[in-house]
Amino acid sequence: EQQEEDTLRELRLFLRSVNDRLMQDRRFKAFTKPVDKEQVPDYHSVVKQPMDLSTALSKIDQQKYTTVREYLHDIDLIWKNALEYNPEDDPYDRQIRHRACALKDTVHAIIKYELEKDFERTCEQIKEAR
Ligand SMILES: CC(=O)c1nc(NC(=O)[C@H]2CNCCN2)sc1-c1cc(O)cc(O)c1
Repeated sequence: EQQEEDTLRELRLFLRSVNDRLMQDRRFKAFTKPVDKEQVPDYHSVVKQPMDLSTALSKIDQQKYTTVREYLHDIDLIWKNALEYNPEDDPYDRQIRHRACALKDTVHAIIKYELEKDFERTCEQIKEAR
C-alpha cells in the first residue's frame, strides 16, 4: 500500500545516491559500462554474470531492487568479476584488481555508515510479503 511505495521510493533515492557517487569516481571508470564483446572478446567466456554501474542504475529505475542487499549483490558481482578476469601478475591486472578492491570497500563503507538498520529491515519485510 502507500506506506510500502513510500519506503521503496526512499530506497531508490538512496541507491541512486550511492550509485552516482561510484560512477563519478575516476578509479571506477572501467566499471561504469558493460564490457564490450568486440573490445574484450574472451570476457564472456570467463565471466558468467557480467554487471556494471550503468546496468545497476537501470535496474534501480526499473524498480528491480526491493532491498539494499539485492543492489549490493550486483555491485559485488562487478568487483568479483574484475578479480576473476584479471588474476595475472601483469601491471594492468594489478591496477584493475586494486580498483576492484577500492570499489568493494567504498560501497560497503557507504552502506555501513549511511543505511539505517531498521530501514533495510522494513525493505526485507516488504520483499518477504510479496
Ligand atoms: C572491466 C575489466 O575487468 C577489464 N579487464 C581488463 N583486463 C585486461 O585487459 C587484461 C587481462 N589480462 C591480461 C592483460 N589485459 S580490460 C577491462 C575493461 C576496461 C574498460 O575500461 C572497459 C572494458 O569494457 C573492459
